[in-house]
Parts: sequence; structure tokens; C-alpha cells
Amino acid sequence: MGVEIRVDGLTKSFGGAPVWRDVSLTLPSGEISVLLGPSGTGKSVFLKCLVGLLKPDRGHILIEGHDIATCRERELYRVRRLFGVLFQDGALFGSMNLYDNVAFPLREHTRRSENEIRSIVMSKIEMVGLLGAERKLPGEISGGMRKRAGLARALVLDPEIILFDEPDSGLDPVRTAYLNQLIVDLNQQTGATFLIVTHDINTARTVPDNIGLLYHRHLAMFGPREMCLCSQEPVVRQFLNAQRVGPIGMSEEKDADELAAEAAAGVELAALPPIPLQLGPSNGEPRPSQRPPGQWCADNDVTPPPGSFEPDPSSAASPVPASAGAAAPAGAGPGVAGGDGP
Ligand SMILES: Nc1ncnc2c1ncn2[C@@H]1O[C@H](COP(=O)(O)OP(=O)(O)OP(=O)(O)O)[C@@H](O)[C@H]1O
Repeated sequence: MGVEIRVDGLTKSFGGAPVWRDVSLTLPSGEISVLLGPSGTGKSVFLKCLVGLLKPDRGHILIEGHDIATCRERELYRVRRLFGVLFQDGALFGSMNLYDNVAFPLREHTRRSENEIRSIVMSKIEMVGLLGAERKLPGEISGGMRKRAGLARALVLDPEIILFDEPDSGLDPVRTAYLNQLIVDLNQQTGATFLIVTHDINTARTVPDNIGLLYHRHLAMFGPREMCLCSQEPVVRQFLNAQRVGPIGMSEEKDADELAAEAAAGVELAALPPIPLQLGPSNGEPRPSQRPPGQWCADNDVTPPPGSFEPDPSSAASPVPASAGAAAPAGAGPGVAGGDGP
């Protein structure tokens, strides 16, 4: 399960104004990737291009030999069946109960009997922890439950790729932690390829295998989680540390004068915080694409920030198990990697 998505030289503009240019990346099969970026940098536009709701100006989106960017409607319709999408508000029909909302894609797109539909719908409702709530209307449940219902509906056609548009928007930190755990568990159970657009830095630091950052009309970075969390690129450091110092301004990038003033005032980007352990599945098994903590740093001769890969005793998260076999990163001091795990 899970398919690779290869994006090559993708460019999109509206009315001549570019949203981003020449975006190239590969979402590896079965892995979780996160896409970050300041507001308005085109993250939602990117998701819509992937699923064929918007046509890019140039470039290719290759999935199982199909090019979504250029293919005909009929082919696009078939490829879209590979996708499940969780929209920001769950996009549920307000007049239908949760059961009918989740059953909707099966009734629309398959010829399954109501008995078969019932068994599939109830299994997805159970997967997202909503058993017992299936007769409720969307207006009668909390925002977190609506997200989970939207997720059950996104899962119902057994997609190979699941796109999440700000799954944590409007959720408190505790519900966000539960949702993140659910996402990691579902990735393990389904093996599907996940892409999550989020503004939540904690999610970005702990959930994905890969991180991408859109900024200033281009893809500033895409790569393994450890690579991005160790990055010395000012824009990546500023964003992942949620700071005002750095090239990202209030509404757009800072101009040369503002950056010169920061440099003259001796204001510097803060040190990188420790890299946390990746969130592991709640059953204690390794993630499908598990790599030992610190492996990327060790392979690339990069010293991770002090304190990296240490279990966080205050976290309710289940970090990756020690059995994943921690590697000692190059230059790692005492307490860094090597023996990390719960
Ligand atoms: N259908 C459209 N027609 C014209 N412009 C659009 C359209 N869709 C998006 N845009 C523009 O594209 C840019 C990127 O929008 P997008 O919603 O993808 O940003 P985003 O990174 O997802 O923002 P946020 O983090 O605030 O949700 C914005 O300037 C937006 O106004």
C-alpha cells in the first residue's frame, strides 16, 4: 500500500502572479511528509494541484505512471480514486449524521450493498475512535470529533495517498496531540502515503518522516526530518523556531534594510532546539519507514543540537521504540542519541 508522488518543476500562478515556481520533490511511498510555510505561500494550492483540482502552469505530478498535471479528465478521475483528503473543517454535510457522511463516498462511487457499506463504515468509525457517535449530526459534536469523522470519510475508499489540510486548525494542544497519534497509527495500519499541511511546529517536529517549507514563491527545503531540524538555512531556522528574527517578515519577506538593521543591532537567530524523538505508533511497534534516531545526522556527519533524541518524560507521545536501534550521530556528546528510546 502507498504510492510515491513525484513532483517535477511545478509552477502555478493566478492572473500572472506566481504562487510558486519550479517546485520539485518526491513524497516517498508510505511515508509521512509535512508541508510548512508562512500564510499565503501556496500550501493549499499545492494540495489542490496534487489532487487535480487546480491545473499547474508547468511541470509534472507523476503517480503510478500518470501525470496529473497534464492527463485528461477520464484518467484524472481514475487517479483521484487513490486519494483521500481531510479538509480543514472536515467538510461534512451538516444535514447527514456521521454514519451517512462516512458512507457517502461508498454510495457515490461503488456498487456495494448496504450490508457491505455498513461493515466498512463501522470499521473506519472504529479506527478513528468514534464508535457510538455515528448517529450524531456534525453540529452536535466537537471540532475534534468532526475532524475524526472527516478522517473516517477520507479513509473509506482505502486510499493510497491521504492529504491533510491543516488537520490541527482550531484544535487545542491536547486534541492536537491525540490527532497526531491517530495519524501516526493510521499510517502504520494503512501504509498509505501521507502529506500534512500544518502551521503547528510541534506536529512538524515530531510526526513526519520528511519536512518541506514553501517560502517566497519557491520550495525552500524538502528532505528528511532530521536534515530540516538541523538546517542552518536562516528561513528554515526562523520558521521551525517560530521567531521574529530572520528573513520572514510580518506579511512578506523582510527587505535588505530590515535585515541589515537586524544584523547591525547584533540580533542573531537563536540556537537550534534539540531534535525530539519521532512519534511512534501507540502499539509500540516501529513505524513502517522507521529509521534509527540520529541516523541521518550520523550518515551526513552533522552534529545534532545538544539534548537531541532524548525521551521527553513530560510527553504523552509514544516515541519510537528503542528496538529501532539508535545510531550515534557524528560528534554526538553524552546523552545524545545512542540508546535513545523510551
Ligand atoms: N482560486 C484562486 N484564484 C486566485 N488566487 C488564488 C486562488 N486560490 C488561491 N489563490 C491565492 O494563492 C495564494 C496562496 O493561497 P493558499 O491558500 O494556497 O495559501 P496557504 O499557504 O495555504 O495559506 P494559509 O496558510 O493562510 O492557509 C494566495 O495569495 C491566494 O490568494
